[in-house]
Amino acid sequence: MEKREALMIVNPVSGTRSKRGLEELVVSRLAMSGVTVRTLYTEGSGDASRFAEQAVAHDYDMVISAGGDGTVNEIAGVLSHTSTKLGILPLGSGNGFARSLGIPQDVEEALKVIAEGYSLRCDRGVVNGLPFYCTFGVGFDAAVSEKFSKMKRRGRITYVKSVFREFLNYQPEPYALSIGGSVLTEKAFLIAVCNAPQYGNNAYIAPHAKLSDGMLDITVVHSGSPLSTVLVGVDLLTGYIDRNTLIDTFRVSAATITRLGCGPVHIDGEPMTLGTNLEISCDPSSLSVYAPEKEAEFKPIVSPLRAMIDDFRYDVKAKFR
Ligand SMILES: Nc1ncnc2c1ncn2[C@@H]1O[C@H](COP(=O)(O)OP(=O)(O)OP(=O)(O)O)[C@@H](O)[C@H]1O
Repeated sequence: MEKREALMIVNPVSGTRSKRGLEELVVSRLAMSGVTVRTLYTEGSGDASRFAEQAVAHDYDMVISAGGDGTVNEIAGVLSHTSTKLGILPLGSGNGFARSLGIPQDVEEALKVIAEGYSLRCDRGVVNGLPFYCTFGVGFDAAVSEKFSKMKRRGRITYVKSVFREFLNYQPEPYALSIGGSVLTEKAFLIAVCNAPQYGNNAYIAPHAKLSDGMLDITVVHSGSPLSTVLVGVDLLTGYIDRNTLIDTFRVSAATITRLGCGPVHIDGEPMTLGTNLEISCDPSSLSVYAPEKEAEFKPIVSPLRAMIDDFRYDVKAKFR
């Protein structure tokens, strides 16, 4: 059996599932596959990247992210272009990156993926020098991330509450999107630049995006009436968003978004402020991540429904553990 050394980085506040007994479970399950695990707990923003830097410096074989997309982003940002692989235990609120890789939301099943040892080389997006692995966006989704980050609780229900609250007051803004010499100037509800097909929580903003195709999928949701925008929300959940008439989609290796001034963006769901010009590019095959070997084909309605049923099953199992 090949011996592997892992550092597990736990974000104690991510998501809503209890992390009680996690360290013992991970240590015992992975020991059976020859993996020794050391665990560190984050105390705030930046800790996950610092811990991951230590793991790379000490030649760990893998770093396991036990948290959500924000934690994955910090760790993956350090592991990219190194030989240290990423393992994911999806313990966040949305878990968009893990879901997009087909990693089960159940911790014990996600551990099996790491134990099996198959890894995929994934792309990442880069905006003004900052990496994103799932989605980057301006407009409504950035405003929701900002609101969500200020909520006391995390989790799916809190996220839905943030979406509704923001929707009531949100005013679309103008953007110029430049792709290879063509410019689209629009008042847009949002522009999402997607390495992964979903934001998390089975919300498919670019259902045909692939993590390892060397390209980014851009979804522009144009400014429309409240009803037509709500219908985009419905299509986001059924997997049919690319057929909605309020949408334009582009598959690109690079693009620029220009807006009126600096302002909010989100990177993998984490809110931040960036400048007027947003230079975006794809950094292909930059990260090795443990994933199921067989990639599930996406089917509108069927895949979202299956994922919802799985979520329910795992939530019930987690409650009674
Ligand atoms: N001990 C801590 N106390 C408070 N905040 C923390 C702590 N450790 C990390 N954080 C912050 O928690 C935030 C949320 O992390 P993360 O994205 O992993 O979870 P999530 O938002 O619940 O899940 P998702 O991104 O999948 O929706 C990040 O901004 C991170 O910097």
